[in-house]
Amino acid sequence: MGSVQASSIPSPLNLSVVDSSRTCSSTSGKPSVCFGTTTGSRDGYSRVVMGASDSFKPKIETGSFGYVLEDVPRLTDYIPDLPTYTNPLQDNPAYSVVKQYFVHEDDSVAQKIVVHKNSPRGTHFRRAGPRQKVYFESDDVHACIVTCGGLCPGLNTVIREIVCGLYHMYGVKKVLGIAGGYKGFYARNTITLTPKIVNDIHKRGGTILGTSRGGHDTKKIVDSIQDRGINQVYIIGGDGTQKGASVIFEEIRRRGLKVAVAGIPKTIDNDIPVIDKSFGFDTAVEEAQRAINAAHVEAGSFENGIGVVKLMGRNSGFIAMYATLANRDVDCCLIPESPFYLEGPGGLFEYIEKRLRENGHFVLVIAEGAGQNLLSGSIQTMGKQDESGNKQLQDVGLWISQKIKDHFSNQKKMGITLKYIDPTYMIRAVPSIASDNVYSTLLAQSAVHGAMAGYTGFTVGPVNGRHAYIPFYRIIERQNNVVITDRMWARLLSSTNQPSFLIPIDIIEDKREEEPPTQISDEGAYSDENVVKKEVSCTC
Ligand SMILES: Nc1ncnc2c1ncn2[C@@H]1O[C@H](COP(=O)(O)OP(=O)(O)OP(=O)(O)O)[C@@H](O)[C@H]1O
Ligand SMILES: O=P(O)(O)OC[C@H]1O[C@](O)(CO)[C@@H](O)[C@@H]1O
Ligand SMILES: [Mg+2]
Repeated sequence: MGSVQASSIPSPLNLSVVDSSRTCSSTSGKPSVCFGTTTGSRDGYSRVVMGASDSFKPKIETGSFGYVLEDVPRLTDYIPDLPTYTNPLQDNPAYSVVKQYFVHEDDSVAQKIVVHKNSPRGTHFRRAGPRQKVYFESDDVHACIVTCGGLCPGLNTVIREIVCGLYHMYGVKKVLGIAGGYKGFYARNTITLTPKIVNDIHKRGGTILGTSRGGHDTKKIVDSIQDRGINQVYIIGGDGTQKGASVIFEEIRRRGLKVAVAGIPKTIDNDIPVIDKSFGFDTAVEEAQRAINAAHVEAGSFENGIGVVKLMGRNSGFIAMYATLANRDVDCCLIPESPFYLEGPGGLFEYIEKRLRENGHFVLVIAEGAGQNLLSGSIQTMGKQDESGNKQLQDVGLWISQKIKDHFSNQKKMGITLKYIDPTYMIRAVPSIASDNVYSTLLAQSAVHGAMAGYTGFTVGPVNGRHAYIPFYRIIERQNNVVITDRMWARLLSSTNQPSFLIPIDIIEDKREEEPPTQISDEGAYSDENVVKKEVSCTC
């Protein structure tokens, strides 16, 4: 062994369990939480029999100075006596030279890094990365990968790096691609994935596996996982997909299967909470520049020229906000989180007219989910949902373009030339840029390390720049939105000089709603009876 054994690393944390569930001793010698009893197996799965009342409980450890660890499940939580194996990475020449390559069992990542002198240490997540001991032998791993929801630049990179990570780091040879999203588990053929097959897929947009919305049938999916003998499931998708992954994990745990479920967050909208940013986001912002530049050129070439660009962002306006901030030629950016109005003092029309008189042209960036309340009832998609149950939006770009034209021709008798550019699908169908490729690679590798180490029921992602394993319930409990009372939105307002469209009373109300939860209210989010608590005292 080239590196220190996990058991010989001195632990700064002295764990004691004060837990309402049974305590089992795990292979690491540390206490762990378990929920059932082991039975023999005929199909190669170790399994435990779960009682109907065995509902999932968040694993929360507390320690000194307000330290809270929101831990992720581990297979040993419900299959106590699983054997461990030495991580094959320690003999891998690429990694064995790296000192401290293995992550310490007690490493965790702080959710909040801006603190005051007397702040509690607050919420932490388990640090991602390779562990010295793994819970799978390379030859026994049978992994599968599925992509669900809308497209996003970098999907193929994540697929590629999961396959290559499993092959090259862990010697795993059996990796299946599930075709066409969740329904592919039970309705479509699978695709054998090897490093050769995925070699250059990161140069292409889309997903080589195909994707879909709807069709999540938990029982059929888990039956298929069980029937195929799959024991690692990598699920790449947005908020809906992670909800689906969470119920798949629950069902797997209920059946007591030795199957690790790892979520990789994918969303062009950046609407997944806790993580710093989703992969593909930077690519989308970059691609959006081309549309905004075109709108600016068009607008600038005509007297009273107006360029309107619609960008993606169903409920979260991050793409529009960052694309605007990056570009600097935008006069106004409208996002779902910031209400606006058209007519009267302080309204959009008044502002457009002012800018046209000053500059002779105007560029508007609008997120697809902005102003939906203003155009409700006017177009046929009213009340419609897609197959996943997402509300179908009306085309705000077309609507606002028409409104602007009507206003200036009917009421102002002012000649304008308006060009509407809709690059929505173009910004997510492109291959990912270099930085997103690197990011996607890290996500994929972190997911592989986590599954091999026996963690399950987690989504991987960077928290303040460090990759962490985040329990599903934290990822799916809310959406990430632009906070319009935060500095970033203020930066945008000062860059465009657009009106805020807010009256003071809105600002006060917004502040109350949008304030990020304090550590205390984070802790208070779960009732005591649902929480598995461990007390951790610092011996250092
Ligand atoms: N609450 C849920 N429970 C189980 N499955 C779900 C749930 N919500 C969505 N899904 C499933 O997850 C998959 C993807 O969901 P959805 O279409 O909402 O996309 P997404 O993952 O949110 O990605 P994006 O919105 O970024 O395109 C679908 O197959 C859908 O059936
Ligand atoms: O591919 P579809 O179903 O048209 O979905 C479009 C939606 O997908 C997203 O790209 C991701 O949720 C949204 O920005 C957009 O509203
Ligand atoms: Mg979604």
